[in-house]
Parts: sequence; C-alpha cells; structure tokens
Amino acid sequence: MATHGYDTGVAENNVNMQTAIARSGPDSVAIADALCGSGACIIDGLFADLADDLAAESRLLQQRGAMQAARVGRGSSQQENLQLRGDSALWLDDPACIAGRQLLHRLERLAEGLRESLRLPIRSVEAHYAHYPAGASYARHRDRFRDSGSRLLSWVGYLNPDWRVDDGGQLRIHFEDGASGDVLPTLGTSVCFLSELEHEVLPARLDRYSVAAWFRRDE
Ligand SMILES: O=C(O)CCC(=O)C(=O)O
Ligand SMILES: [Fe+2]
Repeated sequence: MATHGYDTGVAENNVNMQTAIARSGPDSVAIADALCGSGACIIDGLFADLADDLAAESRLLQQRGAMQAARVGRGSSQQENLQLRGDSALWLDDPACIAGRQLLHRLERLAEGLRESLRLPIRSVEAHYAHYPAGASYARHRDRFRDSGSRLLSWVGYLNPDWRVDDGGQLRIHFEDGASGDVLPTLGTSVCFLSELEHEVLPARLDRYSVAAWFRRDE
C-alpha cells in the first residue's frame, strides 16, 4: 500500500530499520524481562560506582603495554586480523586488574541471578578490558563460535567520558527481524545481548575503552 508521501511512523519493511534498544534496571529479573523481548537491553546503573576506576585502570594498563592484540576465532584458527577487529585486550582475572576484578565479582553475582531468572545454564563469566585505537572497528560477527555454543550472553560496559554521537564507535546490534539498534560507548552505559545476535563496532574518531564479558555454560 502506498503511503502518499507522509510518514505513518510504521515501516512497511523492517530491513535496515533502526530501533531503540530496551532499557532495564540492574536487577536480574528486570534484565531477564527485557532480554526476552528483542534479545538485547541497555542496563542502567549496574556499574556506575566502579566506572571511573575502571576507566582509569584500563587507560593505565593500555599505556603500560599490558593489552594484547585481540584474536579472531579459536585454537589453531586464531589469527590477528586487523581488518576484522582492531582492538587490544587484557583479561580481568589478571592480577594487575584491581577495579576489573571487582567488576568481575559483580558480574558473577549477576550471572547467578540470570541463571535463575532466564533459566539458562550459565556456569561462569569471562571478561576483558578492550581498547580500540581511533579508526579501529570490529566487523559484523556473533560471539557464539560456530563449533561451540559456550557463550550464552554478552555484556559490554563502556568507559569513555563525554562521548558524542559524531565521535562514532557505536555498538550496532542486528536483530533477527532485520532491524538494528546502536549503543553509544559512553562512560557508565552497559548493554547485554544474546551471544547469537550479530553485532559490530563502528570506527571511532577517538580511542575507545570498554569491558566486554561473556556468560558461559560448560563446553
Ligand atoms: O565493544 C563493543 O561494543 C563490542 C565488542 C564485541 O563485539 C566483542 O568483543 O565481541
Ligand atoms: Fe562481539
């Protein structure tokens, strides 16, 4: 049916439509409810009290050279591939990560709540700091590897004060219905989504810092 040049507010075809991602408070029941809709939600207030310390620690560790170029794939198929992903990372169980390990404990408590409220067999959490230099990106991908379903949920917390839309660096999540949603990597924002959803990191004008975590089941 023709729309005669006015905007009905309803897209006839969802392909490439941008959609707002659901928001949730930090408790696991609210997060589970929000995830049951589209499979992704922005979580308010989960790590506001730790955000400044995490932002400072990630920059310090990056300046000290503690982060390693991230890899694509697993085992023998792992390789550095700057075109696919340009970030460097440090796992939070490293003794150098003081604020990082506090966040890891908080995410482990959240995992217990989500195991109950989502009835998912979450067994463990792994998390790393990530640094994307200006211009770096991460091409469209899924966090659940083809040969293993061990990553159930992905979570990313952002560590960039005063970030603006024209600085770029959005996380773009692609939903099953063809719509997509963007998240700006602003300090204190965090997002959780099903690891099977495709997503990408758009290039940024500035250095971009984050913590990425995965809620896993046993392999
Ligand atoms: O930093 C982000 O927004 C997402 C990072 C990501 O997709 C990943 O590390 O797998
Ligand atoms: Fe990812």
